[in-house]
Amino acid sequence: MAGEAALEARELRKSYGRVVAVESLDLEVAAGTVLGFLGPNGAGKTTAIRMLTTILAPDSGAFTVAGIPHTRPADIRRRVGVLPESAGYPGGQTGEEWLCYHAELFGRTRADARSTARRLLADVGLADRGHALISSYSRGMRQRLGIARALVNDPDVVFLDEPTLGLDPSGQVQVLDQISRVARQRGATVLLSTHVLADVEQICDRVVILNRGKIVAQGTVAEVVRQAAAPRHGQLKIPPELLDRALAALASTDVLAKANGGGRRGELELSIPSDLQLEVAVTQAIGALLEAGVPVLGFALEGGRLSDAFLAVTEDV
Ligand SMILES: Nc1ncnc2c1ncn2[C@@H]1O[C@H](COP(=O)(O)OP(=O)(O)OP(=O)(O)O)[C@@H](O)[C@H]1O
Repeated sequence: MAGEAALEARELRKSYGRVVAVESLDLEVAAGTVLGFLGPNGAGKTTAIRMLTTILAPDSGAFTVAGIPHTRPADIRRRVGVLPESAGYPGGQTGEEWLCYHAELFGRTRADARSTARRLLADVGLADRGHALISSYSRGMRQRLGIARALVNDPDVVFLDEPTLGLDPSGQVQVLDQISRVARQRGATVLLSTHVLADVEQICDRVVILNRGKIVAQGTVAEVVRQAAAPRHGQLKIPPELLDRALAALASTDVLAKANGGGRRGELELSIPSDLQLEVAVTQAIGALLEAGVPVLGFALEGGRLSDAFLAVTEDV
C-alpha cells in the first residue's frame, strides 16, 4: 500500500468557544511515513489528533484515515492505534491482563487476545514483565506498554502524543526504537507529536510544524531546515600568515568576512547575505581563496538544525 495516503485532511477546523485551536488543516501523509507533528504549546496538535482519531468532531472540513472518510468514525477507530498525551494505566492489573482486555475489546477471542498480548509484550521489550503489576513498572515501561496497547488491533495508522515525555535517556532510546520498528516492520504510518526535536531528526521521514492552529512548515527535515533556517554563518581556517591575502580575496565576493581574534589563529568568520543562495556563497568564498593561493584548512557552517527552523517559523510576530 506504500505511496497511498494513510491520512488526508482538508480544511479541518475546530474551535473551543472563541479559541480557534485548529484553523484550517490540510494534510496528506503517505502510508508507511513516520511524521513528526510539531508545534509550540497550544499550537493545536492534540486537538488535531483528537479529530483524526474521531474523539472530537471537527467544526468543518473533512478527512480520511486509511482511506476511510471521517463520516465513518467507528470504522476509523478499528484501524487506528492511539497513545494519548496523558495515558492512564491500571496499576492493579498486569501488563498482559491489560493488553488482553484491550485485544478482546477489538473482538479477539480470549486465546487470541492472550497470544497477541504476549507477542506485543515481547515486541516492546516487556516479555519478562508481562505478569508483573503495572504499578511496579517504570515510566518508560508504561510508555512502551502504552505503545503495545496502541498496536493490539494491528492498526494502519498510529498516533503517539508525546511518547518520550518524562523518560530518561535510555527510556527515550527504547521508545524511539520501538516507534521506528512499528513503521518499518508493520508498514504502519506513525504520527508522532513531540517537543523533542532531536527525536524527530532521528526517526521521522517528514515533519509538519503547526503554529496557532495552522501549518507553517512541512516537508522532510532537510527541506524544512533549508526553507526556514538555511545556515547564514560559517567559519573558515586558513594559514594565519595569509590573512591579508584571504581578506582581500573574500572582499571580491558577496560573502562578508572578518578575522576572529585579530586573525592570529587564521580563523575567519563568514556571513552570508540572506538574498544569496548558500551553495553560491560557499562556492564564491572558497573559489576566491583558492584562486588567490590561500589553502582552506577548515570550513564549517553554523545552524541549519530543525530547532532553528522551528524557532524561525513559530516565533511570534
Ligand atoms: N477542552 C478545551 N477547552 C478550551 N480550550 C481548549 C481545550 N483544549 C485545548 N484548548 C485550547 O486550544 C488550543 C490548542 O490546544 P492543543 O491542546 O490542541 O495544543 P497542543 O499543540 O497539543 O499543545 P501542547 O503542546 O501544550 O500539548 C490552545 O489554545 C488550548 O488552550
